[in-house]
Amino acid sequence: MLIFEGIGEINRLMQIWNSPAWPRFTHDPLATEDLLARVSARLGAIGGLQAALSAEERQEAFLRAVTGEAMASFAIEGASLPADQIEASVVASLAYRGAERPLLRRTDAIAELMLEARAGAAPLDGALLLRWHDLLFHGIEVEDRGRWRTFPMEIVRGATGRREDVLYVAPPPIRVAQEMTRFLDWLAQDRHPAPIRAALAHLWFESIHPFSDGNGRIGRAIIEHVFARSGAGAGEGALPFSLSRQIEADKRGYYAALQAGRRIVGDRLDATPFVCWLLERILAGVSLAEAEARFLVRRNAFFSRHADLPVRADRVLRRLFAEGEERLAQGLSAGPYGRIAGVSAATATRDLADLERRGVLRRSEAGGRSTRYFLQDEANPAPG
Ligand SMILES: Nc1ncnc2c1ncn2[C@@H]1O[C@H](COP(=O)(O)OP(=O)(O)OP(=O)(O)O)[C@@H](O)[C@H]1O
Repeated sequence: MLIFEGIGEINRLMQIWNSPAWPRFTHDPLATEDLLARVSARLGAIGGLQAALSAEERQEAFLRAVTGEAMASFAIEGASLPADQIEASVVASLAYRGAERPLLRRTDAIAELMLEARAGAAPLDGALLLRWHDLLFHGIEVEDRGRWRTFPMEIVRGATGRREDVLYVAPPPIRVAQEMTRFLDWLAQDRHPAPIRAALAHLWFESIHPFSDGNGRIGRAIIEHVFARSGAGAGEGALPFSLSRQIEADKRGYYAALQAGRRIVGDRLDATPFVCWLLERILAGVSLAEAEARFLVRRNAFFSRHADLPVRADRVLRRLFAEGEERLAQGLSAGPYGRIAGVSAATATRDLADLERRGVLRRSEAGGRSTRYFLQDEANPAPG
């Protein structure tokens, strides 16, 4: 008897769509309000920071976010995309926005999907999701490509597929279309703040698991789409960073939160653990995006203050900024300066001393051949 009760309980948890609570995904506003307020404030503030960037820099940040998103979303699934190809595809896709063009490579199709999700031009509907699935598997053999799955689906832990490793049983194929209609109807009329809506939508979508494959990647594109449509105009609310990169950084937490976010409490499903987990990841992403935007603002301030730098020094310092904040913090000695500029060590040493005289660089305490110079600006002012 006990054994039967145990199995019944397990089935109840794994087949929540058979419970009267399905699909009432809810969250506890009291438990999430503080996190939500922080997310909303930080997302608002980063808009201000980005306004200080040039159009070119905003485009650069956008490209980095889209390319990073594509790569990280695939990395979560243990697959990898060639960075240079995906970036080239995103650039080409941006250039041809709105125009009909043949998708030659798989990365072109993936770039198209990512940009559509971030543009948020049209509301999410079944046709759009089926198209995304088709794009995701462009040129790849996969069952039920571009349509809802026609076979049962279980989510298992690891690859063994042993009975005790089944974590979740998705609704049977015959129910998928109607479940998706109900989900999309809810999404169209839901009025929660975007971060909550995105979390509930992702969890709900993953719980239907409507595709043969690619449910994780398309579910993450749905998050992007929810944010993209949350601003004043289409695309304006798009996340200024790659959320998948943040999810990838805590993959175990992601799977655990998906699993924990489906507890049946009375007549509803308590998604609070998943909502909190996703809000935390968004906060981590915003921090990274803020640091990036601040760094670009710092670069602009530096080069406009030193608009009269000698051409060679200007080239070397721009290259140093391009390599990022960490590299910049390591400073510069005559060796690397000479290599970047293509000049002798003696010339490099002279150039560096000249930059110190101009107040552009500051010399470290150590002397001799290893003398290092550091940028002198607001972020790294002279001591005293
Ligand atoms: N316990 C769970 N309950 C619901 N969804 C889950 C659970 N664990 C993982 N998932 C979701 O299922 C996705 C995997 O489904 P699917 O294989 O169809 O997607 P995918 O994009 O091809 O990713 P991958 O192939 O490895 O996971 C995960 O990325 C995650 O979003």
